[in-house]
Amino acid sequence: MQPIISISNLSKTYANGFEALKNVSLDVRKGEIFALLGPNGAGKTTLINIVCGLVNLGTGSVRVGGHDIVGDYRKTRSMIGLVPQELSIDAFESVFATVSFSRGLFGKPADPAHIEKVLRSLSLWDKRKEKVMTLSGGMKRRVLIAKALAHEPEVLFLDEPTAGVDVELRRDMWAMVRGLRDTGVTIILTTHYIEEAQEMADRVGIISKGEIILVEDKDVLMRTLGKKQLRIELREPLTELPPSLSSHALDLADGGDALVSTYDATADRTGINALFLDLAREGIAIRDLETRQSTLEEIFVGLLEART
Ligand SMILES: Nc1ncnc2c1ncn2[C@@H]1O[C@H](COP(=O)(O)OP(=O)(O)OP(=O)(O)O)[C@@H](O)[C@H]1O
Repeated sequence: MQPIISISNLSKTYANGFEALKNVSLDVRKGEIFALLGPNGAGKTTLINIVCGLVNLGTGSVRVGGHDIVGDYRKTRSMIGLVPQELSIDAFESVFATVSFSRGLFGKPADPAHIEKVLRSLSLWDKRKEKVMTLSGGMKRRVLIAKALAHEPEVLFLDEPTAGVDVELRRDMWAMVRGLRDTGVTIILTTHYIEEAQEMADRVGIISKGEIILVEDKDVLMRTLGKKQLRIELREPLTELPPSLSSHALDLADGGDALVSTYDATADRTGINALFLDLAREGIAIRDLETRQSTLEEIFVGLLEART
C-alpha cells in the first residue's frame, strides 16, 4: 500500500547547532493509528512540526499523499490537521466561530453542516455558543481537536492529546480517535502515556535522541519483546529457595509467600513443566497462580536502557 506519509533521511539541526533529528526514515500507512513514543526532548514535536510545515526541514524529504511538503506546501498542509501540545485558542470567540474560522484558513468554503458534525462528534454541540475562555481545560482540548478537523484533513496529528486530561475524558478521546480512524483518517499521536499507545495504536515508533530506534506493529512488539511473568502463591511460606530449584530462574517474593518466574512465552520450551515437577517433588503446595505479560512501558524502558 502507498504510504500516506513518507519521511526519507530527514535530519534537522536547529540554529543553535543542536541536532534534533538524525537521518529519520519512516512511512505511515493510510488509515492507521501510529503512536510515536519517546522520552522528553527525543524529537517528537520537531518531527511533527516539520511534516506540518511549522519548522523548516534540514536535509531529507517528506511526502504527504505523494506530494512534497516543500514544493507542494499548500496541498500537503491542507491534507493535515494538527492538534498542538499547547492550549492556544482565541479565548473570546465562541466555540462555533473559532472552529469555523479554522476551516476558512485553508481556503475551504464555509460548511456549517460539517462544523456541526465535528462539534457533535466531540460532544461540543451544546457548548457551541459559549466563549472558549469559559470552558474547562478538557473541553478546550476538544475545541483544539475540532479546529484541527474543521477542514476535513486526511491526516490528523495529535501531539500529547491527553496530557493533563482526567481518566474519563481520556477514554472519551480514545473512543473519538478510534471513530475518526474508522472514517479513514490516518492518525499520528505522540504520547507520554504508554498505556495510551498500548490501548490505541496499530503501530508504534520509538524515537530516542533524534533517532527512530524501532517501528513495529504493536501486537508483534508486545509478543516478541514482552516477557511473561508467572507468580506462584504458596500454601506454606518458604524461608529460602531449596537447592533443587536453583536451576529455575526463580525469585522469592512477598516474604516467602510467593515464587516469581520470568520467562519468554514465545520460546519452544518455557521450563514451566519442569518447574512444576520440581515443585511437586519438593512437596511445595500451590495456593494460586497468576501470569502477567510485560506492558508496553516495560518494553519501552527496556529498549531505552539497552541503548545506554
Ligand atoms: N527552536 C529550537 N532551537 C533549539 N533547540 C530546539 C528548538 N526546538 C526544540 N529544540 C530541542 O530539540 C530537542 C527535541 O525537542 P522536541 O520538542 O522535538 O522533543 P519532544 O520529543 O517533542 O519532547 P517532549 O516530549 O518534551 O515534548 C530538545 O532537546 C529541544 O530542546
